[in-house]
Amino acid sequence: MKITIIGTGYVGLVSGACFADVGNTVLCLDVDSRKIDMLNAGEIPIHEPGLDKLVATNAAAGRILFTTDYDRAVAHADVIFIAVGTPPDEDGSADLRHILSAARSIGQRITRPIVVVDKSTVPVGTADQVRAAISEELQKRNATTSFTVVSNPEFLKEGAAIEDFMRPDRIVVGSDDPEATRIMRQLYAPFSRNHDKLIHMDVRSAELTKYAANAMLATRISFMNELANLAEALGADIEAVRMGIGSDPRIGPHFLYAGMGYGGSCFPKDVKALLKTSVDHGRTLHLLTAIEKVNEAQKSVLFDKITGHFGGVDALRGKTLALWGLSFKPNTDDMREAPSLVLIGKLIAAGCKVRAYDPVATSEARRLLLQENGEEACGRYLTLCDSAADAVSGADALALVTEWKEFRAPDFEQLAASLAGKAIFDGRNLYDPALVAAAGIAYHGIGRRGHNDAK
Ligand SMILES: NC(=O)c1ccc[n+]([C@@H]2O[C@H](COP(=O)([O-])OP(=O)(O)OC[C@H]3O[C@@H](n4cnc5c(N)ncnc54)[C@H](O)[C@@H]3O)[C@@H](O)[C@H]2O)c1
Ligand SMILES: O=c1ccn([C@@H]2O[C@H](COP(=O)(O)OP(=O)(O)O[C@H]3O[C@H](CO)[C@@H](O)[C@H](O)[C@H]3O)[C@@H](O)[C@H]2O)c(=O)[nH]1
Repeated sequence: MKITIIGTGYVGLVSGACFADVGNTVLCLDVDSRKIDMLNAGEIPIHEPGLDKLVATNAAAGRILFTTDYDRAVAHADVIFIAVGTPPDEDGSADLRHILSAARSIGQRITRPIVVVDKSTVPVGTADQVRAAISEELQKRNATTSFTVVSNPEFLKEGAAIEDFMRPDRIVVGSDDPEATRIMRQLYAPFSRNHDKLIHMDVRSAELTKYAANAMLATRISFMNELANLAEALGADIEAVRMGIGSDPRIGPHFLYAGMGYGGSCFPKDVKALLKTSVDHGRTLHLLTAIEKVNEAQKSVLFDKITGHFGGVDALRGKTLALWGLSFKPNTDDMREAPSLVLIGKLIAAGCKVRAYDPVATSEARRLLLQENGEEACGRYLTLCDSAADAVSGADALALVTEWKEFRAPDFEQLAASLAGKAIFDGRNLYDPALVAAAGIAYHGIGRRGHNDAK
């Protein structure tokens, strides 16, 4: 099939590459010419494991192409996916500017029947707005071309995006048109071979399903974070509790990790957007208010532990903290809503020097940290290091912020020798407190028992 994907970000590029890999001819369009130039030069603008190879193979076979030219992109396809960003507006609602602009661009150009598929995460009712925007453009040029708007929300996770797309748990298709549904089934058949993964429903339910999934996952995380803080006060260990409850199949072991609060480009904005929708419809989802509040507070928990250890915020002045991990989660360079930004901002404001290392997110982190904290403060307090070992050298303590694989099993004896101050603040509960303590390092986890065990 001939497919056009509008928006070549994390979702658009991964979807495009995966659709191409099963034999479709995919044209990816973006308004960001820098991205398209990079892709045409064989470079991948984002870090996503396996994506470089997948794009290169399919580009070499002529199955994936890149353009900024809307005329070419709309003429190319029978099916057009919209995968542009839907960032939060000031009031928390999803900003539909990019979606509606893409819809108008389609409406200005279609000359034959097509299916327009909304893959971006959008509030219920957006498909109606997309339909109206396209119709308006058609009317302006007295055209009567038929088209259908389908909702097909995406559930991939960054860092595992290709695997998630190639072997999805489910494929949600919201469509009120049998022919469009048939085309969607055909398109997704290669990803749904052994079991039918496609769940067909009406458009509004599909739009809501995406927010419901992210809100449910965010709920689990905030629940565990709040419970972790209670466990700590009670002398219990949240890791033991996690295993104890996760083995109940009704609860399940996934997405139960306490940490520094959820970040990323999806949960924070989608929880906000669903909350706003509920308020607008007079059905406030009170749970979501609490989930968001807990998450905001959780982003400061590690900073509070650090100040507690050193004897107050003032005691941080002149200290040096090593920080491992900057991206909001491992295996991505995405820094959107990364908890590291909050922690570093607070440390810098307290006059604490930060030596940070991340395997891939350093340059995006530098850009955002400069933007948020200013050149002067960053110049004085922030060093972005080339290795994990470099970051800890001579530091007064180490904070583990993102659980990249390379941080999983450090040599704690060596770490103790490198660190001037013997303390680890484990924002992901990655380490065994007993192992850390055995090396003479004080351990501070999230809701862990056995912290502060060092001599
Ligand atoms: N990132 C994820 O893991 C993920 C997963 C599932 C769903 N989603 C949803 O998918 C959507 C896209 O997310 P993303 O992370 O890929 O975003 P992104 O910011 O990485 O990419 C969006 C791209 O759209 C382009 N764009 C904006 N306006 C455009 C226009 N009018 N025409 C053409 N291109 C345009 C931007 O230049 C950008 O390259 C969002 O709604 C998001 O909530 C994201
Ligand atoms: O037990 C857990 C699991 C995750 N997190 C945090 O939650 C955030 C989100 O993690 P994850 O869901 O793995 O990453 P995303 O790439 O943001 O993926 C989410 O958001 C996407 C965009 O909507 C959806 O498509 C995915 O299904 C959904 O998992 C990160 O900050 C994680 O550190 C925890 O704190 N504890």
